[in-house]
Amino acid sequence: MIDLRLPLTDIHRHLDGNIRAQTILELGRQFNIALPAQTIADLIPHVQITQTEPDLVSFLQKLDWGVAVLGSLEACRRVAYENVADAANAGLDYAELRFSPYYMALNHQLPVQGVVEAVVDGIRAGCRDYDIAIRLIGILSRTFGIQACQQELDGLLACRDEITALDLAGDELGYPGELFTSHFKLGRDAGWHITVHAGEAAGPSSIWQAINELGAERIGHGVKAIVDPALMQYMAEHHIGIESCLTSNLQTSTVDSLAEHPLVHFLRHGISATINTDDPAVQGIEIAHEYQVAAPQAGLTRDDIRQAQENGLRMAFLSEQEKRQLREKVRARAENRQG
Ligand SMILES: O=c1[nH]cnc2c1ncn2[C@@H]1O[C@H](CO)[C@@H](O)[C@H]1O
Ligand SMILES: [Zn+2]
Repeated sequence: MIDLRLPLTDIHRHLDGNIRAQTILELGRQFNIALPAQTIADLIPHVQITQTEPDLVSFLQKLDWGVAVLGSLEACRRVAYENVADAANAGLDYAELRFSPYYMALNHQLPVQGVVEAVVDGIRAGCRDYDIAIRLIGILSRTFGIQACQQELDGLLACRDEITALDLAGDELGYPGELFTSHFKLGRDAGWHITVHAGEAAGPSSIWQAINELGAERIGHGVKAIVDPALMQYMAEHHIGIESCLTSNLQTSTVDSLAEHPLVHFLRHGISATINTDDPAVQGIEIAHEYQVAAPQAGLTRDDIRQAQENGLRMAFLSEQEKRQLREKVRARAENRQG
C-alpha cells in the first residue's frame, strides 16, 4: 500500500513520545530512577498503550516515564539521535519530529534552552549517520499553562533557525487555544510555520480558533472537523492540511473504531489529509502499520492511501525546491531497484 516511487513522510511524530523502552531502562539505571519494572517485558505496560485509554489525558500519561529518565542534556541528545535512527529504520524519507522542551526538562530541572540545543545536536548527528531528511517542530505543552509555555517558547526562540514550526499539544479541553494567541504571534513573527493539535478532544470551534487566531496551516488530528461542513469546505479551499494519526485516535477514544474515522471523508472532500504515527513507541506501532493495517481498516482504498501519501509531501514544511529534490531522489531509487 506504500507507493515506493513516492517519498514516505511522517509529519506528525513526537520525539518525546518515541523513547525506546530499552533506553528508558538504561537511563533509569544511569540516573538511579526507581522505575516500575526492571525488564522490557514488565516495563511495556507502563510505557506503552496496551488497551484503549478512556480519554486523551490518560493516554498522555503513558509518555511520562520516557521523559522521567532524561537526567541530563546528554540523555536528551541520545533520544533525539535514536529518533532519527528509528524514523530511518521505519522506511521514512522525511520526518518532522516535534518535541516539548519544557516537558523534557521538567523532571530533572534541566535548562529549557539547553534541551532544545541538545535535541538539535542529536538530530544533526543522526542525519550524518542515516539517509533521511528531518525538520524540527517546537511544541508548547498547553497542559503546563501560559507561563510555562512562554518559557518553552523562549527556549525555542533562542534556536529559532533550527526550528521549522511551532505546535500546541497536551490537554486541549483544559487549556483552549485562546490562552496562547500571543505565543503564536511571536512564533509567526519568528518566521515559523504553524501547526496545532485541535479537534482531537475538543470540537470544531477549537479548529476554527487554531486557523483564525493562531495561524495554523495544518491541524493535528482535526477529527471533529467532520461535524462542521463549512469548516471542511474552508479547509479544502484554503489548503489547510490535516495530520491524521489513526491508531492514536483509537487509543485516546477520540473515535470508537477505525471504521468510523473521518479520514476517508476528508480525503474525498479534497482536504490535504495525511497519514502519520503520533507517538510510535508509546503506541506500539510504526508508519507501515498505519498505511498497511490502520488505513484499510479506516475504509481507505489504494487510491485514497496514495493520495494521503502525496499529501504528506505536499503539506511538508519544506520549500518547493526541497520537495522536488526529495521526489526525484525517491523516484530514482525506485527505478534503480526495478532496473
Ligand atoms: O496525541 C496527542 N495529543 C495531544 N498532545 C499530545 C499527543 N501526543 C503527545 N502529546 C503531547 O505532546 C507533548 C510531547 O511532545 C506533551 O505535552 C504531550 O502530552
Ligand atoms: Zn500529536
